[in-house]
This record gives sequence, structure tokens and C-alpha cells, in this order.
Amino acid sequence: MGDKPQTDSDELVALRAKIDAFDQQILRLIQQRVLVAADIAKAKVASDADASFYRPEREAQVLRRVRERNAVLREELHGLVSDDEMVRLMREIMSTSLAAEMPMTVAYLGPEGTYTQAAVVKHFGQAVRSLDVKTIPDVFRVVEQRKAHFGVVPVENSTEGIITHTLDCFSSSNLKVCGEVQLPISHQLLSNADGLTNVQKVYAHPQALAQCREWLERYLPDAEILTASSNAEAAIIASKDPAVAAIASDIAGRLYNINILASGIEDERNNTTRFLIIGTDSYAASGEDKTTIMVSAPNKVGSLFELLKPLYDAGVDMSRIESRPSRQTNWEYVFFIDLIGHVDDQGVSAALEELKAKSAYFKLIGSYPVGVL
Ligand SMILES: O=C(O)C(=O)C[C@]1(C(=O)O)C=C[C@@H](O)C=C1
Repeated sequence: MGDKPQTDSDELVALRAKIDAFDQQILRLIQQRVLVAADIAKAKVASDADASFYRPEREAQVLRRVRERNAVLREELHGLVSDDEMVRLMREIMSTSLAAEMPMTVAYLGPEGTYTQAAVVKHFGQAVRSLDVKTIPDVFRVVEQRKAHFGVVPVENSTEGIITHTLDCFSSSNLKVCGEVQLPISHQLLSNADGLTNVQKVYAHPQALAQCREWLERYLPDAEILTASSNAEAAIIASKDPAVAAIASDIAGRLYNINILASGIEDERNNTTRFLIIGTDSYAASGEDKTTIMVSAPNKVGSLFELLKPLYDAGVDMSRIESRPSRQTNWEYVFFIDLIGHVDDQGVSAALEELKAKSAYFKLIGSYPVGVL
């Protein structure tokens, strides 16, 4: 390196020619793939005017196959692209294909820069339009009113547990879960203060505050801790006052022009949030699925055990059970249960029929592909 312009060696020129040739092929193949997707859109409309352009089960199958084939290719070619990275690239190509069929609008808990928006992009790719709304019930509302095709809501966090607000929304909504996506969450302390000692107030969403409690006690014991409706909202407040810090994502920091004073401030490494994709339709099995149901047991001794017995007898695995107050009668509960399998799988459907017959209340919240990304 120096003042002289770089001259490229013959070897470099030859290698670049190879890259140019591959790029030509990749471009042609992407264009051809998207044209096929447009034909698929026409075929869907021809067979059913209400057909869904977005097909989560098919997307999961395509991405799983990319993962499997890439593992083989890595061996064969001593390839350097990891399976995760290849799935991510393919996610974007499929996102563009879907947009050519029908531009999708996906609602999320805003404002811009929230982790939920990052989950939207991770699950649907960059080609979707994301629509920010103010609260989790608003996400449900705009999807119900068909102002957005789908919505993305947080449902549980590996450190803090269940997001009760989201579960409660399912009680009063008929929307279906049609997908899930997990996002590793790394929190940053964002502030334009000149060092930690000048931070007087910290704003964050209650979930983020809980996930960074020990860090805050240790490094900012004297700061006033205040809640905001979202992490991005906190970032907006911090962007206006250098005595204020926000706990939010690095994306929010860039978006609202705030410095990162400390990064990775979450108390638990591997802090991960699971999000659900909600929509108006149900979809076929992808081969690796989960089912979420909401049930309540009759109010008598041993009834929960009786209720779950059909699942146990049929060998259906339960991956989660949460109880929430029924909101109808005091001390009565509804249970949110995640099962492994799709409601169309024979064993699952038979077990659910039996369970339904024994329950005081039963609602299928959705069967959906296990997250691939
Ligand atoms: O297979 C389909 O049904 C398609 O519409 C094609 C395609 C794809 O690009 O592979 C696009 C959108 C769907 O969500 C699923 C898959």
C-alpha cells in the first residue's frame, strides 16, 4: 500500500473473470427463479381466488433442504459458506420471490428499530414491508382488520420467561400462529453522555430492564430507572437528552444517532427471544412442526392430569405449558400448551380430539413449522 495506484496481477485479473462469470449465472438463475414464483402466483389464483401467496410450510421445507444440501456441498467443495449463512442468503432470494407474487405487509411492535422488527426481517427477509404499531394488541388488531397480512409478536424470553401480554391477546382473538422465529438478544447501553458517570436516567422496556438488572445495579447504581413502551421508544428519549441512556439494540443506536456506551449488557449470555408469526389462515404440515393450543380443565381434582393423559398415551411430546388466569372466574386458569407435531398428523389429531372432549374450553391456536433460521 502506498501512493501509487494498485496494479492488479494477471492472477487477480483471471480470478475476477471467474467471479464475473459466476455472477452472471447467479443473476440469471435468480431472475429465472423469481419468474417461476410469479407463475406459481398465477397458478394459485387460478385454482383458488383466496389462495395464500405466502406458504410458511413450503418456505420451511425449502430452507431445511438448503441447510442439508449445503452441508453436503461444504464437504464436497471444502466450501466456506456456513449452513446458517446459506440459509440466510436463500431466505433473501425467497423473500424477493414472494414479493414478486404479492408484496407482504407485516405488522410489528414499533417504533422502528425494535427487536421485533429485527425478528420480522429475520423471518420474512428484507423484501417485506414492515408496519410499526404501538402495542402488542395493536399488532393483533391490524392483522384482524386486514391492514397487514401478518404480525410478529414476542412470546417468551430465555431469561425472563413468558410474555403474558401476548398470550392474553390469543384469548380474545381468532388469529392463528403460522410460524416462529428465535432471535438472540444483545442489549446495548445507548447514550450521548460523556461516560457512564454522566448518565442520570436509564429508559428501557420492562423486559429489557429485567434482563440487564445485575449489570445496572453494578455499573449504574445511582441512575434513575424508568420504563418505556419499547426499547426503540427508549432510544428516541435518549437521543434527545445526553443525561439519559436507553437499553436497546445497536440498530436503534444507528437509527436514532446515539453512541454505544456499553455493549452486551444482558445478564445471561445466550439471551434469546422467541417470536410468533400470526395471521388469519392455517397451513399444511411441513414435516417438522409444532402446535399451540389453549385449554381449560374442568374445575375438579386431578382434571389437568386427566386432560393431558391423551397426549401422554399417544406419545405426543409437550414442549411447554403455561397457565394464565381465565379472566372469567377467579382462580380458574387456561393453559397454553405447545406440542411437537402438526394437527393434521394422525397421532396428534386423535389425541387432540380426546383432549378436547375432556376440556371445559379448547382452542387451536395454530400448527406451524419449527423455526429454521
Ligand atoms: O412454493 C410456493 O408456493 C411459492 O409461492 C414459491 C415460494 C418460493 O420462492 O420458493 C415463494 C413464496 C412462498 O411463501 C413459498 C415459496
